[in-house]
Amino acid sequence: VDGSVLDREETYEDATSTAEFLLSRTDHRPTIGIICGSGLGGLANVLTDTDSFEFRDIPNFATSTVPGHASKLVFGSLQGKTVVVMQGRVHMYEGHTAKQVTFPVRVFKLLEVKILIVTNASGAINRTYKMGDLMVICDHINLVGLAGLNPLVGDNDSRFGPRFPPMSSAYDNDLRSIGLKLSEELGMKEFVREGVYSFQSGPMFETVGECRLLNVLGADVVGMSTVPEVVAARHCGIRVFGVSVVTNCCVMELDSDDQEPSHDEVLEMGEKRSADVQRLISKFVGKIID
Ligand SMILES: O=P(O)(O)O[C@H]1O[C@H](CO)[C@@H](O)[C@H]1O
Ligand code: HPA
Repeated sequence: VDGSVLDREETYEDATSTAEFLLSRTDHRPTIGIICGSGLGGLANVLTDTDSFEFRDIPNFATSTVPGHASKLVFGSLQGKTVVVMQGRVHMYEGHTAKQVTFPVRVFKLLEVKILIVTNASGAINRTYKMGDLMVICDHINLVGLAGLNPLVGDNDSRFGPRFPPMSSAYDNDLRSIGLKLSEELGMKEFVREGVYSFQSGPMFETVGECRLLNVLGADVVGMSTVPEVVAARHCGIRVFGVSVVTNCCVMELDSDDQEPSHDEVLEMGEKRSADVQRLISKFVGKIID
């Protein structure tokens, strides 16, 4: 990572110039943005009529160093809608600031994106959840953000949004209802849940004590992404729909024989469920009024 990129704050003007760069190189005018989580980038491959950009070739964009995150921005058509897909994301544990991680969302705003679909891989805290479940996200617990590391800290640029944005309905109720209904129509009822995503910075997976704490706090799953993106999206008035793939079950007992989590396992399960996520998101995109 280029240190000079880390040291500066991304401004409204930076986002404007990045949006102008993209708009001058594609004829697509997306109203829906999609961010693909670990092992879930295959969604970008089902778009048609695509224009694709490497993150490293986009001004002010950071590049992901994490396996399973291709670092491409793909414009194209999906179910008759114009979309822009981040095939892979950047994370704070890679050394990026919260503002850097959420910069693409602000660029989406300037592209006039109205709805953001976030996907991710997560570990189950809820003991009734199973590996391979999909969870429609209804709320989040932003431990990192509550501790002061979030993209809205610093000067507020009111062209993006208000100083004190509400987060009590961060995950749009109507979009969740549509997503859950479609998952039933697709025969996914058995393994689709609705629950709370908790965000920790990573890159280490959680201790047993931390998993138990998250359980007491009301978390259903835990991951290392998504929440800063959602905070930035809600700040600038973009509606959010989120789906998490439960790639592993968190270890809740000390000295147990339960398998320890690993990124290989996360990628393997992400890729296994990738087709289902693609089916759900594609149908969802076709259905929603953007
Ligand atoms: O949240 P996404 O990017 O899907 O990835 C999840 O998987 C990685 C850990 O295996 C972490 O980056 C975690 O956040
Ligand atoms: N913890 C945190 N992040 C994750 C996990 C996990 O168990 N699985 C996938 N991403």
